[in-house]
Amino acid sequence: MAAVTLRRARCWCPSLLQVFRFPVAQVHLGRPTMRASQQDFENAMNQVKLLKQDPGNQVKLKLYALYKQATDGPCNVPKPGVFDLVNKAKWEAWNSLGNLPKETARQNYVDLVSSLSPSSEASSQGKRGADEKVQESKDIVVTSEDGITKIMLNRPAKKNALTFEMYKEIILTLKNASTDNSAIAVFTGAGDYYCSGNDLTNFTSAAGGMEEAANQGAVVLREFVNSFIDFPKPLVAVVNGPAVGIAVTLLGLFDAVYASDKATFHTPFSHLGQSPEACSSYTFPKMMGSAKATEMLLFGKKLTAREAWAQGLVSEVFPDSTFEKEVWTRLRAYAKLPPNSMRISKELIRNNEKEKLHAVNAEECTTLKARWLSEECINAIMNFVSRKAKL
Ligand SMILES: CCCCC/C=C/CC(=O)SCCNC(=O)CCNC(=O)[C@H](O)C(C)(C)COP(=O)(O)OP(=O)(O)OC[C@H]1O[C@@H](n2cnc3c(N)ncnc32)[C@H](O)[C@@H]1OP(=O)(O)O
Repeated sequence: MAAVTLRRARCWCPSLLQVFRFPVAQVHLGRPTMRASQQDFENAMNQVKLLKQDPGNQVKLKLYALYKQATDGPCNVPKPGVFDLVNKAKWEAWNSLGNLPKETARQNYVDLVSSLSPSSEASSQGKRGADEKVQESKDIVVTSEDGITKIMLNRPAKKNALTFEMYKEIILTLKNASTDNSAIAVFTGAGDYYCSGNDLTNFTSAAGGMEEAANQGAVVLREFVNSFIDFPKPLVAVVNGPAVGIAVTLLGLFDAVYASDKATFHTPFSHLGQSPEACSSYTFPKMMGSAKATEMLLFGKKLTAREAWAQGLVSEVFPDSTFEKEVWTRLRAYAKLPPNSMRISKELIRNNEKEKLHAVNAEECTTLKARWLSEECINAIMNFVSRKAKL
């Protein structure tokens, strides 16, 4: 009979599913069988603890499932409740292995760990090192040149999804940019995406549970959107690739939006059990009429750059091949215009509806807080985390 002593291993990543603290060590399963011996299995468990790089949540889930299958056999414990996000994801991963024999699970565990072993780590670190020379490590890179404060979302491996920290950094960045020497501020994205919206793991990785995360999320979101409503200088988006969720809705608060013809605009709120934010429940119907806004905000219709231009969401579309050159040349020229004049003109335009925008923002945040705690939303996020669904 197997004598199993479990203890918790520290995991690599403080973000999503810190949760996945793997049960490791002292497993005595009796005689080794088949290809991977008990010793191989134990070595693999120790190797997991030595990994320096977070292998990612999908791999962690897989490791957890294989470990359980190898030690306990097929999953026959009750499915955790819908609010127990982490244990539910773990249960689903384990349960998905069905009747996979223990020995095969053990072999698969050993194989998987060996693919993450220091030698493969070293080679991938080599690649990362080369990237780091070109890219800075921060998720938001702010530069100031030619009268332009450029705010680049710099998390290309995650399609520039916005973490809680990034929201907070952007609030501070806009505060600084509102009083710096630049004439205009410009947002853009690093890599192939402009931004894939809210990082869907923001809520699953929160230490204080969903309710606490929803409360905090609503406070941060409200302040974040306020900082766009109140930004005093011309605010421009250089949309270099696909934009999703809040990266799209915020555009209604920008003064100009330039898009590559490779960009797309997608607000899958209903798919995610959520509701619109960033004042889009007001700006989108006003901009494009309620029928078109409904297609985007309720039905999640994805627009091409040209369609977004036709709806008034985008100022101009450029061929991707000349996008960067054309747009930045133009922005450098705009940044030479008299800054006070641009500020005052923006103030005149914005003041007509500032109060309304603040009220809409407050209401959207209250609504979203409740949505984040709904079963529809929790299921959608867990589906993404466990990769059953992709938009
Ligand atoms: C303060 C709180 C405020 C909250 C405000 C609320 C806002 C609402 C929204 O923004 S709703 C929109 C949320 N976004 C999404 O639903 C997008 C989810 N992502 C996807 O569907 C896909 O990743 C994709 C279509 C953007 C890209 O697909 P593709 O196949 O090209 O690439 P991958 O899926 O392999 O992505 C590469 C890695 O990036 C991770 N990732 C991408 N987007 C997100 C995201 N929004 N949240 C978390 N992680 C994201 C993805 O998981 C991959 O990571 P991995 O390599 O570790 O697996």
